Amino acid sequence: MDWAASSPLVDEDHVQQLKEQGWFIIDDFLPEELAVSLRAEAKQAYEDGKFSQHRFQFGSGTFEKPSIFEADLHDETLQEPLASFAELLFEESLGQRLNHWWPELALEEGFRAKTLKVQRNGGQGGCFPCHYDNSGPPSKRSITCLVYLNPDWTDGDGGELVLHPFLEPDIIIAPLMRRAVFFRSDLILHSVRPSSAERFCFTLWLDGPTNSREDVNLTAKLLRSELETVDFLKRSPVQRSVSRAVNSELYEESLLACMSGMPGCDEMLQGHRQHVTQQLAHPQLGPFVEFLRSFTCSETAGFDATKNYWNAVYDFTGNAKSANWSIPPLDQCEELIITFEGSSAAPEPATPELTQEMLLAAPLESGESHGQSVTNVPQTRPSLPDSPGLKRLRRCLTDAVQELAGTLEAVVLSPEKPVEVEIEDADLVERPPGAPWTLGPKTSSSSASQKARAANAWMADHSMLAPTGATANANKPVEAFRLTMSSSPEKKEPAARPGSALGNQIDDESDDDLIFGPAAAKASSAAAAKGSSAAARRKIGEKIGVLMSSLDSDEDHEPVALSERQRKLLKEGIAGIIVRYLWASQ
Ligand SMILES: O=C(O)CCC(=O)C(=O)O
Ligand SMILES: [Fe+2]
Repeated sequence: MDWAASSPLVDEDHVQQLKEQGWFIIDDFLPEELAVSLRAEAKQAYEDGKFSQHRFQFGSGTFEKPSIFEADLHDETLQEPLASFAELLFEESLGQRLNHWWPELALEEGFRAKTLKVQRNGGQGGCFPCHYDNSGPPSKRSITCLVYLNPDWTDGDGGELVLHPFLEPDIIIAPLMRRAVFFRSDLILHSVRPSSAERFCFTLWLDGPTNSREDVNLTAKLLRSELETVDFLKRSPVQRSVSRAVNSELYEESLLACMSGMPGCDEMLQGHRQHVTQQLAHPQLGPFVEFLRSFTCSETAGFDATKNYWNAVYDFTGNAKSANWSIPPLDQCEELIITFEGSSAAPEPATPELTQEMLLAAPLESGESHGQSVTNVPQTRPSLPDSPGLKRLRRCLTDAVQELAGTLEAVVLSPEKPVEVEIEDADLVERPPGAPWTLGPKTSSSSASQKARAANAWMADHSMLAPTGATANANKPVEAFRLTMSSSPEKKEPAARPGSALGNQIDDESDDDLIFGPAAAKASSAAAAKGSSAAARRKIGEKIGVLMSSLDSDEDHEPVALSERQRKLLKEGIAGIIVRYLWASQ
C-alpha cells in the first residue's frame, strides 16, 4: 500500500515549516477508506487484547500511565492483527520525501530505523505530560509523525495535542480524523490534554543521526550571548537542557493532570522540582534560566511582543514635559503593573496585562494609527528603564569578582569526584606551546598554567557550563586558577542520588517519555557542593560574603536589588563554577 498515493504529500512548503518552526500539520493526510479501516483494525485488536498498558520506568519502579494502551509494531505477533499498520512500518516513501526536500535530515531507511506504535486512549482522562520524544543520545528519533483516527471528536472531548515550541505560544491541535502532525522529535516539547472520549492514533518515529555535541551541550558561550541565545535556543535541541526549569509550571501542571493520585506521581513531581531547584541554584545557569523565563511572560499574558501596546497607554494630563506614570526597572518589580500617580482608581484593563518586554518594545511605525485624542492634548511617556536581562546582574558580578583582587578565580566542583578547591592569587603564566596538560591528584610540580589548562579541560568534560572551545583556549594564557584534588578522587557518588541521576531515572524505556535535558545530570551543582570539603566550603562562604556585600554596596552603579531568593541562590549556588574566566575569556 502506498499510503501517500491519494492524499496530500509532504511537500517543499511543509519541509520549510519544519525547518522554520519545527512542526507542520497536514489535514486529510490519509485516504478516507484507509483511515476508516485503520481505526477499525486498531479497535478490533484492542478488543482482542493485543494492546498493552503504557508503562514507564522511574527510579527502581515501573509505573502505569492511566488509560493509555499501546501496540508496538516491532512486536512480530502484532504484525498480523494490525497488518495495515505493519505495512506503514515497511513503507519508505515518507522518509524519502522528507530527505528529498531536506537532505541534511539524513533519515535512515529500513524498518529498523522506524518505530510505529498504535495508541488507544481509554478516555478516562488519559494524557501525556510534557516531554520531548528524543531526550538526547542514544536516541536517534528525528521526526515524529502522529496521525489521528477520531471521526467523532468534538470540542469538549479533550485529548488535544499541545505543542510547546520553546519560548513561543502553545499550539493546540485537535486529534481529528486523518489529521497528521509532524514535528522534530528533539525540538518540540509537547503534551496531550486529558481525554474524556476514547481516542485512537498512531505514531511513526523516523530515525536519523544521533544528536551531535552542539545539539546537546549548553556551553558557557550560550550563557553569555543573551538575546541571540534566545533565537538560537528556539531552533536548537540544546533547549532541552533548560526546558524543565524554563517551563517548570507547564511540566508540573501536565504531570498532575496525567498522574495525580497515581503511583509514581509524587516521585516524579519531587524529581522535577529537585531538578529545577538545582538549575536555579546554579550561579550562571540560575540567572540565565530566569532570563529565559522572562520571555514566557508575554505568552502568559497573551501578548504579541512584536506589537506595541505601549502606544495604547495615554496620558491626558496635558503636561508635555513629564508623564504621570512610570515603568520601574525589572529588578524593582514584584509584578508588572502600571501605577497612575495621583489617582487611586485602578485602570480599566482594556488590554491584557502588561509585560516589561512589551513596554520596552519599539514604538509602532509612524503612519500606523496611534489613536486619536479628543482635544489636542500632548502625549507624553516616561523614559525607559534598563532593559531586563542578565546584563546588569552580570556586570555587577563581574565588578564584584574583580573587587576580590583576583582571589576568587575558580570554584570547580565535580559531580563525580570530590574536589577541594584552593583559591590562589591570579598569576599570569604563559604555557610553552605544545606542552602537555593533565589534571590529576595534586602534583606540586605542575605549573599554575598547566593546572589552569587542566581545569579548562576538566570543566569541558565535567560541566555543562564547559567553556566553549576548551581546545582553542588551551593556547591562550589563562589568568590562573588553581585546583587541588582531594585525596579520594575515585570515590563514586551513589548512583541513585536524587537529582544528578534524574536524567537516567526518569526515562520511559521505549518512549523517552518524561525527559530531562541530557546535560541535566551533569548540572547537579548543589549536589556537587556536598562533595566539597567543609573547609573549602567555609572558604567559599567567606568569599561569597565579600561578593554579596560588594554587590550590595556597589558604588559606581545603582545598587542591584537582588531578591531574597536571588540572594539565597547566589549564596547556596556557589558550588559550581564561579570563574572570572567565564566572563573574561572569549
Ligand atoms: O497521543 C498523542 O497525541 C501523542 C502521544 C505522544 O506524545 C507520544 O506517544 O510520545
Ligand atoms: Fe510524544
